[in-house]
Amino acid sequence: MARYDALLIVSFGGPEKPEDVMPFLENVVRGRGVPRERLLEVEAHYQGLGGVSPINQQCRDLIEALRPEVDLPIYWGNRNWQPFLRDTMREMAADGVTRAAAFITAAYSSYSSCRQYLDDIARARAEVPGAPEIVRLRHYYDHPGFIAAMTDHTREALARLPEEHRDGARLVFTAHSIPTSMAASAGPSGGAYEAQLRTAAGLVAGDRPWDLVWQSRSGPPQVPWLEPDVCDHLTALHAAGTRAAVLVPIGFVSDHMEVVYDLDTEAAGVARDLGMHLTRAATAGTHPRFVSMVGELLDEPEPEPCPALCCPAPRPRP
Ligand SMILES: CC1=C(CCC(=O)O)c2cc3nc(cc4[nH]c(cc5[nH]c(cc1n2)c(C)c5CCC(=O)O)c(CCC(=O)O)c4C)C(CCC(=O)O)=C3C
Ligand SMILES: [Fe+2]
Repeated sequence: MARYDALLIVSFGGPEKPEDVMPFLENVVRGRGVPRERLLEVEAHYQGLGGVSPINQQCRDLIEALRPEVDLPIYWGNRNWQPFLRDTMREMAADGVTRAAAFITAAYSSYSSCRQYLDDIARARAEVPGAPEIVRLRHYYDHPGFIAAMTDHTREALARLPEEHRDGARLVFTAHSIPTSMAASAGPSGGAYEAQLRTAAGLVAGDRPWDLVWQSRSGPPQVPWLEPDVCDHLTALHAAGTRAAVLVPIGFVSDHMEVVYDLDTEAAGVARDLGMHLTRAATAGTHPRFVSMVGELLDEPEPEPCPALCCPAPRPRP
């Protein structure tokens, strides 16, 4: 008997029309103490793209790329916007799915990138009578398929720099900043978010010099988050004589809003003002090796669930 009778793609979710932007943002930040001004700023980023986050279409594209690879029905549910996990769970139960493998579109350990997804899956299951059992596929940040996709895309981005700048270009890996307290408690023994990012970046960089920096800081200003910010880092590199860099968003798996706004608009603007040559590597997206990786994960022995105590939730804030 097959171990799984379906594949469930679990993602962040994003709005696809202007009037959905604020309700989506309110879902994301509920209980997190994100200042109103920050929310309005981020709302403007979404409205600037016509109220459409790129992430849902990127999930649809991944699902289409997976169909020839995966011999299972594929379902898709989000944490923060339609299609919501709860509704997908209901659909799976109605279709008679009993045991699905879950692929989460976040590769690293931390509350925000792992535990929060697991909690939301558990909540959705609890709300749906007859919900299938969900087996979460393992973390894949160091899987050869993910690394091959990012290495390929990094090579392409280097090739987009003027030829005379390629050899001296710095690889600047980026990931979503998180509160330092969340970083300290990430994974079974702490520090896993940053450690896993450094492992993945090192595998992609090979012999080239590289840095890991942070982007998309949110939250209340008095709470410390991981630093330096990518824009400050580009400024510092330039001051130290670096004239070209490639941004590699190793912390994400698709070119969603945090990538197209925070890197392609904001960081690219900083580089332009500095007179620095900057290109940005594509995320894994639907790269063939990333897609085949999902098939390989389904064939692996069943993963152990995350230990119950790792990546604890931060205390809710007003
Ligand atoms: C670690 C991490 C990932 C990577 C792992 C993963 O992929 O899950 C990630 C991804 C994403 N974050 C996203 C969007 C947002 N994140 C926010 C806020 C926050 N992110 C956090 C962390 C992360 N976020 C945290 C600690 C907060 C503070 C509030 C809280 O403690 O929860 C906010 C609120 C406004 C603001 O930015 O202040 C928005 C809108 C989108 C969707 C993009 C699209 O629509 O295309 C994606 C994929
Ligand atoms: Fe986020």
